[in-house]
Amino acid sequence: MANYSVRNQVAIISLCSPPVNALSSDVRRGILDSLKKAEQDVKVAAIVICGEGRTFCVGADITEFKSEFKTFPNLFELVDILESSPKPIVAAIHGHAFGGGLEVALACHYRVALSSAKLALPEVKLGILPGAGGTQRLPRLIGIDSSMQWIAFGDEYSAQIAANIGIIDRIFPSNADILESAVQYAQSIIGKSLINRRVSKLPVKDASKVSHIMEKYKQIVGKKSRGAIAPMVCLEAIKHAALLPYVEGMKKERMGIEALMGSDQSKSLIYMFFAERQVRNWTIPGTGINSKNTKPIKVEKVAVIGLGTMGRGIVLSLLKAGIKHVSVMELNKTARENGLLFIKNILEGYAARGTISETQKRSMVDALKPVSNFEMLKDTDLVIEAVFESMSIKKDIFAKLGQVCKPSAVLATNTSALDVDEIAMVTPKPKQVVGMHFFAPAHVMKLLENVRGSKSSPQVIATAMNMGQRMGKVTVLVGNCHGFVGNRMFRHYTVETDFMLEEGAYPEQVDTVLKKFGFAMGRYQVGDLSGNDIGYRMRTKFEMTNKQQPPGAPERERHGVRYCPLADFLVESGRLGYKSDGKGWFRYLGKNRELTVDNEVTSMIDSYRRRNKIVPRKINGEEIIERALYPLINEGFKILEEGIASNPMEIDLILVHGYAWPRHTGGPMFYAHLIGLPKILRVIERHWNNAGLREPHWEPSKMLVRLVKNHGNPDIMSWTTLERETVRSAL
Ligand SMILES: CC/C=C\C=C\CC(=O)SCCNC(=O)CCNC(=O)[C@H](O)C(C)(C)COP(=O)(O)OP(=O)(O)OC[C@H]1O[C@@H](n2cnc3c(N)ncnc32)[C@H](O)[C@@H]1OP(=O)(O)O
Repeated sequence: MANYSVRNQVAIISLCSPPVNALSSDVRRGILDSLKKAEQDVKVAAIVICGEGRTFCVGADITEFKSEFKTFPNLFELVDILESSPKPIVAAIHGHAFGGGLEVALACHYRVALSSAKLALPEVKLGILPGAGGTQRLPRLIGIDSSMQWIAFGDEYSAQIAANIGIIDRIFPSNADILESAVQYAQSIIGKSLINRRVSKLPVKDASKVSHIMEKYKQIVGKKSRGAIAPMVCLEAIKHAALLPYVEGMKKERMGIEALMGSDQSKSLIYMFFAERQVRNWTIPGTGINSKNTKPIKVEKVAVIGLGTMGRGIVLSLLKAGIKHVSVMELNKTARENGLLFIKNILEGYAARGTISETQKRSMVDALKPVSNFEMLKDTDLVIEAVFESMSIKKDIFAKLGQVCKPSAVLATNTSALDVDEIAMVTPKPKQVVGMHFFAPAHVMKLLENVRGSKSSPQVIATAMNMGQRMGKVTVLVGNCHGFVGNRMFRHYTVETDFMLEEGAYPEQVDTVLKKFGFAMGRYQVGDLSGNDIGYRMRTKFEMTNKQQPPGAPERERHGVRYCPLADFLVESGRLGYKSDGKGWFRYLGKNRELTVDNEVTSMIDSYRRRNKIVPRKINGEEIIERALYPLINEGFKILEEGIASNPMEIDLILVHGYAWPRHTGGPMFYAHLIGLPKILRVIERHWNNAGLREPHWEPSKMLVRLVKNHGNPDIMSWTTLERETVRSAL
């Protein structure tokens, strides 16, 4: 709803829909009714629209999208009504003016804001476009170029930036009373002409350059938002603002939003939006323990052990989270010096770019406390071990931590695959131990996979979860198993793509199909970027690599399971990727590391096929997608079945934020939901029937089989509940 009052000739319409004043149908109706009152009241000479509570308005109510077009006034009707008001309207912005919230403000005749306010048209992130005149009004205010930047990427901007480019008319200090300031401002503009204040009537200044600007943004969007439809539709809509009168441009905008709303990409992105919020409410499956009934311990002093790539990033994340005491322990002098220098340089960079102030930078540097022995960690509340991925080294450290740390200290291991329980058992209090799997570089990557050991106490879990959230990370709680969720699933992706190389595909073909699907890079380029030796080391641990096999051992089998040694040959011939002189699956040439196909690799694949009498066949795009992605989905269902993740959203967040799965498909589980479970199961069963025990990743998940058998194609939100009911009724 919206509240209405009048103060000294100024009518105040305040949006009231906690927590973020989304423009639900009630709020839109409330604005319209209040506007009518203000227009009819002769004592009112100006109007202020503001938001109650912590924010102005975050835009349309996403939960009401399905009925958006059905109720009067919908958002695009409301903005035109506001703009045509004969009385001047001032938008008073604090907190956020996002999406429809900013579109309402653009329809007002003046916009004022607190300096702390943030503005954005982030609709593209939900797979739609600003459908309430945003694509037509913004270009008339700030030009085509800036509008394309704002709308096609959906990023947020400070009120000051918005003022610099002409969106905001007056900025007030962040501690000012926004309503009081806006009312005074409204009084100051009473009686002024509205002729130049109706944005839809203004010309587009850089309209003549539209084709050139459009080309520039098409290129950027094509690279940055690969596979996403909405950014291109946004660009088209903005182009129409340059070429058509406002009313015609609005018709084009309307066509754009009608095409996008309800599309699979938009559904996926909205699912992601809610998943990122839902994941804060963690739960331990089957125990009743959850974020609502468990409190974290108070964490003031944190220590990080190890200042390698991971440790450095973790320290930076802690500093950014505002931790005032971060002990860093690195016994190797060179690593310590390099690590501290790296951290300080990054902080300098943040300060130079204005991401943090000089004062913040100084206090972050002051928070760093190099320590030289374990004794010095005795008061620490949380220790994060981030040393080399070796069970024996980690156990050694945890045995020492168990002796010196206070009993309440939370002891976390940063590991991507090692058994958290085995590490915990070397300490006197395994319940204090938890896994915190960061992704490199940890100060940049949004994902944190927290691993609950079988002994981790609820409070310890709550503390790790809370710390992840303080760091601003998408923090997902998972169970303890080899590779946890992400690495466990992703392994199948590499295994199956390599099988396709054996059978007839080439790396460039696989990567092209995966990029078309939306991955920023294909599986082989990613291998080259991160280093093909990483997977090789892992395979060595399980005695799988080519070199470890006795003479005469079958080339295409390990421990009774199908195996493809092509990746081993690559590493054994020194082709580790970017780092080995630009040689990996591909060749990277010149300063820009231009990716090119390397005949040496093609020959290696061809001769391997000949040696093994494999007759290559044509593998099409559909097969590549199914074989690369469906085994991963199958594993996701096994993970749900085992309670390693408590719902599909958690799995999707991990793959999207940690493994660059394209966000606009919603992650592997949501993608499976869009395809339909019966089809997914059919494909998995077909491969399983052809391959049998030699390819265990194709063995259908029992949960997937039960869901399809008992429920056909159930909605993703019901999967875990239906599974629980089925399992319970079978007991
Ligand atoms: C005819 C025209 C048709 C359609 C036109 C559509 C145009 C639009 O306006 S689409 C919506 C555009 N707006 C957005 O995308 C903003 C989404 N929100 C955010 O990005 C963030 O919420 C934020 C504004 C940056 C604020 O962040 P924060 O302070 O961290 O709060 P949150 O935890 O994110 O949100 C609190 C609470 O509010 C719910 N919520 C937020 N935005 C919306 C929304 N637009 N609609 C419905 N609900 C929203 C969010 O889910 C949280 O709910 P919880 O239940 O507390 O988890």
